[in-house]
This record gives sequence, structure tokens and C-alpha cells, in this order.
Amino acid sequence: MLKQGHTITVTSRTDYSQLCHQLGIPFFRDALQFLEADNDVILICTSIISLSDVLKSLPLHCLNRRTLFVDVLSVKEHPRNLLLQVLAEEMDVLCTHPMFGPDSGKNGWKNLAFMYDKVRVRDEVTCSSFLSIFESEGCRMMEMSCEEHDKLAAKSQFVTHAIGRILAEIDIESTSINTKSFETLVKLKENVSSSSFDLFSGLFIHNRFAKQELMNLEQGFEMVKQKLLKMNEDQTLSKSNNAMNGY
Ligand SMILES: O=C(O)C(=O)C[C@]1(C(=O)O)C=C[C@@H](O)C=C1
Repeated sequence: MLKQGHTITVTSRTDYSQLCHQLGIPFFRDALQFLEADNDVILICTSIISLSDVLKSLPLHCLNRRTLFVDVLSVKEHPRNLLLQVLAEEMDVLCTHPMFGPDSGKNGWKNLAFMYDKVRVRDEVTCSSFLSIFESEGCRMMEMSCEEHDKLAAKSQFVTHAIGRILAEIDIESTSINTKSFETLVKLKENVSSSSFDLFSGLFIHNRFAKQELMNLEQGFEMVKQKLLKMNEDQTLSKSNNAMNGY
């Protein structure tokens, strides 16, 4: 954002004044001072499960100009509902989900998906100027509703994290005879384990479609298990029949 020439101001519960100083960005310990800094856009970067508390802690009623609020959480209906609930009617709301993070986006954002939903946008100029930050980096811009995002993300991101967490529970480790597919699983386990449990629990708790996917996973596991056990039983049975018939 800085490289593209945008002016940034920051606030956080954690003291990032040193880092911001190095980047030449003003850092406000005090959220009120931050809100009074005449921002066009306020980009909220919190964990899913802390969003509600963070929003409650901000003196939002002190804002005296139209501002575009943007969130980047991995679930979308939850921040949409909260933002519409806590923000004054004149504030604009853009819900987004960059479908990448520090790991998958470390070599640039080209062709990586960027989902967004213009939930309540009247200042189109500010909104498109914000979206162009990602567009100009080559992101695949995907406009869809928050509901559609949550349905798709439950079937993709949540399932991915759940399988990664299961693999971590059974402690899979790289071996000297890895197949390519197994290497993919080891990488998945490592990626997922390096992300926070807050993210994983947020993907589940605040996406109403995730519960069904958890049940599907359980059902899928049970079906595979039953097929294998049945094959095993059939084999044992045919061996003992053969033995009885003298083969
Ligand atoms: O690439 C990373 O570093 C990530 O953690 C990516 C990841 C994920 O794969 O779940 C994490 C959070 C974002 O919402 C999107 C993607």
C-alpha cells in the first residue's frame, strides 16, 4: 500500500510504534486519535473471534465523516452483520477476503483470488480506489455475496484446515521414501499448524456452513473405513471357504 503511494495510519492494542516509525507510518496508541485522523478507509485486521470485542472497544460514535470500513476476515457473514450493527448508517461497508496470507502471498499476489462484497457502498470512488490496490497487484477479483463466500469457504478453506489439523493430531512426519502426494500432506500439516487455533476455531464457529462440512468429513471417513473393513472380511471369508473346499 505504501509502495502504491497510499498514506497509512495505524492503531493496535499491541504497541507497534517502533515498526511503524521504521516504515514512516504514524502509530496511534489511542484509538480516538486514530479515528480523528481523517481516514478515507478503515481496514480492520483482527482475528475472527476477537472482532466483536475490538469493535466494541472503539469509540466509533466519534467519527464525524463518511468512512469506508473494510474487513479481511476468513468468514464473511459474521463481520458483515457486526459492522452493520455497530456502524452509523452513513458509514460505508466493504467485506473482503484475500484468499491468501503471509505464506501463500509471499512471492506476490498475481492470480491469487480476492473476494469482495460491496455490502453498503455509496462512495464508489473510494471503494474502487481501495480495490485497485489488489487489482493492480494482479489479484483475481471475485465479487460475490458474503453468504456465497461462506458456503464455498466452508467446503474449501475450513475442510483444508480441518484435514491439516487431523494430520497434525496423528503426527505425520516426512519419511525417506515420501511420495509426491505425501509431501503435499506434510506441507499441508505444516501450513495449517503454523496458523493460529483462533483462526481455525473462527472458521468453524462463525461460518454457519462449516458444521455440515465437519459432519461430511466424519461421514466420508466412516464410509472409507467401512469399505476397507468389508473388503478385508470378504477376503478372509473367501480364504476360509477355499480352505474348506480343499483348494
Ligand atoms: O498463506 C497463508 O499464509 C495463509 O495462512 C493462508 C490462509 C489459509 O490458507 O487458510 C489463511 C488465512 C487467509 O484468510 C487466507 C488464507
